[in-house]
Amino acid sequence: MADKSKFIEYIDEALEKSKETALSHLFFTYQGISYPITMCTSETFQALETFEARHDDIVVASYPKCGSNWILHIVSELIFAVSKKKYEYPEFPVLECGDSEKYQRMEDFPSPRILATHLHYDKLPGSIFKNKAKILVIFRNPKDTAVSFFHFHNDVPDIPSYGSWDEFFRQFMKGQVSWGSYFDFAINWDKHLDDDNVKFILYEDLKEHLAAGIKQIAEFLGFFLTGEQIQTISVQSTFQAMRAKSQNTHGAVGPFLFRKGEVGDWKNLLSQTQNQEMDEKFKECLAGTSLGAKLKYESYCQG
Ligand SMILES: Nc1ncnc2c1ncn2[C@@H]1O[C@H](COP(=O)(O)OS(=O)(=O)O)[C@@H](OP(=O)(O)O)[C@H]1O
Repeated sequence: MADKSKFIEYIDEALEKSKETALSHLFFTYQGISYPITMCTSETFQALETFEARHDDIVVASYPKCGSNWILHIVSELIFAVSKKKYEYPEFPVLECGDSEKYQRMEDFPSPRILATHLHYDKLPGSIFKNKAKILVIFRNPKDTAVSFFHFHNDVPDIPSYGSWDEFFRQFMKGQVSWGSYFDFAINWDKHLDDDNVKFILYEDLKEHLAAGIKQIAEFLGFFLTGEQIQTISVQSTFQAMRAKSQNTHGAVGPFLFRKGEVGDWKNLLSQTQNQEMDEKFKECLAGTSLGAKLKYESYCQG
């Protein structure tokens, strides 16, 4: 294989740090939210306050395990289709991860820059809004998100494991996992999904209508592609296609990250009591909200 990409280099370093980290020491809290010490530091969070977004930055915002790597791939393929230049990540794309000098280095990166983030809406750097960067926000139903999150911890050999699914579920429901509570993340975004420069994407819809979803993303970003180009990207963006290349794109963690890519895997893991607890929490946090409707909870999380 050619030189390791910056992307893989960063993942490998984080995995190396994880090896020496027990689950009980994995998290630190910054402004009320838990983050993994293997990926985030308070120095980087402080430096992030000076980050200057550009008007043509493309931001992919999501809670962990909702499909951000999928959208990153689609966006980079769209850029390739319109520019004929392969998009190379000059850094690990998650904005809040890495050393505190990365924002200075990023000043020299060519446009458009693709930035991923799992930060809650109210923790995003203000320059993203001030400079009107385009934001793709992807949501996935909370049950499958929790299941994916658990497997990632417990399947990747170097990442600290939970004692059991039940233990993970308890922590997930309390929001004491990396990047905090799914439900706080969702509540924070609820009022902003129809803002200018924001495009909401539902994982489950994209899974069902991939080509149509890619076309919508292209239109939102102002890229004009032929139907044939959209079709080509769609073939390259299926779960199977991405999993087949995952070791090249993401290194050793690839096959664990691209695990199953299905809707409804929660049915294999959540007990009846856990289902009820999640349904109650959903009602309490999101019933009657715009995001609550957009998530189509009855279709994807019940029955
Ligand atoms: N092309 C495609 N189609 C369908 N599903 C896909 C695709 N690419 C990634 N995925 C699934 O997304 C889950 C990982 O989410 P993220 O990329 O957001 O993970 S991370 O938070 O950045 O670690 C993870 O979900 P699970 O398989 O359920 O664990 C991935 O398999």
